[in-house]
Amino acid sequence: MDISKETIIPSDYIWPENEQPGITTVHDPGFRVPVIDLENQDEERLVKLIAEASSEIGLFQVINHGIPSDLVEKLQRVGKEFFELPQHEKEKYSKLPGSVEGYGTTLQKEDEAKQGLKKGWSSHIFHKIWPPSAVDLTFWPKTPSSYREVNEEYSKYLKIVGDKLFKYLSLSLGLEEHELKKGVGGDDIEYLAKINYYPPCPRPDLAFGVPAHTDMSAMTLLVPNDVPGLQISKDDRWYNVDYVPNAIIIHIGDQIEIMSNGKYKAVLHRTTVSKERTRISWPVFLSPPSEHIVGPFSKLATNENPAIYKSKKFCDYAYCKLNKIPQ
Ligand SMILES: O=C(O)CCC(=O)C(=O)O
Ligand SMILES: [Fe+2]
Repeated sequence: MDISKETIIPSDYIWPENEQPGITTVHDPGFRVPVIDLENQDEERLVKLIAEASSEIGLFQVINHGIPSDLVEKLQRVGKEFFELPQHEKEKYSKLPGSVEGYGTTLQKEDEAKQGLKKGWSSHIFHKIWPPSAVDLTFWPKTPSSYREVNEEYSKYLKIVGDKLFKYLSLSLGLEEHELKKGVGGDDIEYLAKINYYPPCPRPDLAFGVPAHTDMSAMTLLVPNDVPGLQISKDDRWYNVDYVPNAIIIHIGDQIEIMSNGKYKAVLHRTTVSKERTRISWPVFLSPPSEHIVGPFSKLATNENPAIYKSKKFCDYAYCKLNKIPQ
């Protein structure tokens, strides 16, 4: 049974008052996350703006990133069409136990809540899109039929944006331009695509799409549809992130926080849902390959500023994070 068709919200989706978005969101019209033009300014200024955004907030939007807007529209169309398929069609791609890739939802009755844990109001699918050796097409929707072609095309463009951002972030940390990408895994960096599908919710003041978290990636590149819902935490307050047409939202994730030895902060974020409209987002998580060891750069962990994070394999980091074991 599909909970999202109900008019009353079940208690598993109602968060405690001290977390509810209706109570904890700050409505500050003056708050804006930085919007950075990747094309029309000199590199020195670009690097400075990225350094500020990454150290102060851990999130920024980029425009003039080089991905054609009609390609982004196609990506959005094929993703939306997949989620509008009947439930049993989507379940053909269901995650297998222990796997990251595949379809999942919290919006079916059969999905019982874990003891005392609240649920998000969303469905999702994950599949890797890069490098080609990591791609397993069994998790890519076959309907609509253009899904694969559009996602392959998008991956090529996104890879170029990813490389550019690694270069500017590297320079902004005072490293050589290739160092950050190399530290995350070079050409083996994995691009894991996700689609979040948040149907209308009868009580958006009480529920979350995705509850508060930081991404365990190095960074995340996300396109949303035009329904706002992303919120970030800054100085213990929650703010809405504006929808900026044609922008890509960049999140600094845990691995860059670690490599920068805390100079850059993984952004704490969450999503709200809408009473009338379906929100959809397309994040891609750029992460080290699982056996790759990540730790603070030696240049950024000095005698005056010692390393505050351990070095460990990405798979061990992920295991601890998912099982809530201290790092
Ligand atoms: O939907 C969004 O804007 C953010 C989703 C998100 O944070 C995630 O999937 O990790
Ligand atoms: Fe996230």
